[in-house]
Amino acid sequence: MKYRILTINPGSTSTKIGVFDGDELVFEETLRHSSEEIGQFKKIYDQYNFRKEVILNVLKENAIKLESLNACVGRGGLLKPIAGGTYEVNDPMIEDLKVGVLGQHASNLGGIIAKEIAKDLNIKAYIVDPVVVDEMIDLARVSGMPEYDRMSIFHALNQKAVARKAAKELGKKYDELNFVVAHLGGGISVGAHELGKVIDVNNALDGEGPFSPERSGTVPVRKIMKMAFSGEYTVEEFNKKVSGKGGLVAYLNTNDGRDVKKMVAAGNAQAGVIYQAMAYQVAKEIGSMCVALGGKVDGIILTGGIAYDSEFVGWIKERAEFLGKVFVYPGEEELRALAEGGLRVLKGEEEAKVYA
Ligand SMILES: Nc1ncnc2c1ncn2[C@@H]1O[C@H](COP(=O)(O)OP(=O)(O)OP(=O)(O)O)[C@@H](O)[C@H]1O
Ligand SMILES: CCCC(=O)O
Repeated sequence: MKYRILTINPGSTSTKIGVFDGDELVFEETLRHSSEEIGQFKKIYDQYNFRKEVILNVLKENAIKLESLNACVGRGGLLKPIAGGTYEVNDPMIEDLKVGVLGQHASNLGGIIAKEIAKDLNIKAYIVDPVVVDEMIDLARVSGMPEYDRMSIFHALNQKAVARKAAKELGKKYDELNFVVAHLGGGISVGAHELGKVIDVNNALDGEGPFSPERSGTVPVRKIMKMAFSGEYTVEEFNKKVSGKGGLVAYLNTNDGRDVKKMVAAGNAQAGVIYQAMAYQVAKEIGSMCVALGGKVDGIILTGGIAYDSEFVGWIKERAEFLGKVFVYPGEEELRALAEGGLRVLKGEEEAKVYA
């Protein structure tokens, strides 16, 4: 039997959906959301109706019948830290995604929307390799302040999918090789993959690592403390400065790399500096993760939407190529990775894990 699976991937700047018949992608759509469109919502959960409706509309417009689905698989979410794998969406998970037990992230909506669509159809909903997959070594957890350990929050699903792809290109298995993977999306995470485990990674969501289209990345703490206590901002506003309205949005009022390129082409020198600085910070983070791997690096992988920009990729390569062979996989493999995770469970090759 060929199982039909709806995959849902809410990212910070887009909602991507795919329909798979078995492992064959039969429909795909990327719905882009501008920072104004997204910015009107206070919390991620407030976007639930908006994102669900755009998904249902696009399926209807393309004559994809909901009744033909066997499962819904969503990208999730800021749950409690868990091992990688496929999880059935259950009530405790929905609760944690709704309240944002670890915070607000677009992918929190993946599990919620998948469950909502699946519920009415009496089919199962799953999530695969959520952003909280945690395989960090103890050394990497130490933050410098005993009150808070560093956390593993990153584009786990895509990072692992593209690392598997590069391993295949090299004729080996993912868990036989070491990679540094830089996911260049609305958020940017750079992970050190050692023999199939992500032993260190910048927590892209909470202000670590390079700045990105929507994230501030690492910022000077003392100066920021002053700002936080100034009374000028609510907690929500301040959170948005770190994640949502940081990075390119803060500097240039857009979360779209292509807009930035247009600004530069129109003679905006400041836009050029900011965009190049983002590449510079990514290259530095790659260097840092190569060190985490002790210099034993089989490949450096650049992926995510911004990897479509060959100029941006070129700036990173100029600085980081000496560290290892660079693989460029623009966009992401997330929809396929979601479908494959769902399929493994539907076919009985793997048991769905239970989130408690
Ligand atoms: N050709 C291009 N040139 C420059 N930037 C691009 C290009 N194509 C896409 N982008 C940028 O890539 C970013 C989106 O990447 P992606 O689709 O991987 O992110 P997302 O899924 O919305 O969020 P995230 O990956 O953080 O979950 C946006 O900033 C978009 O403008
Ligand atoms: C995927 C978690 C990191 C981010 O969105 O920036």
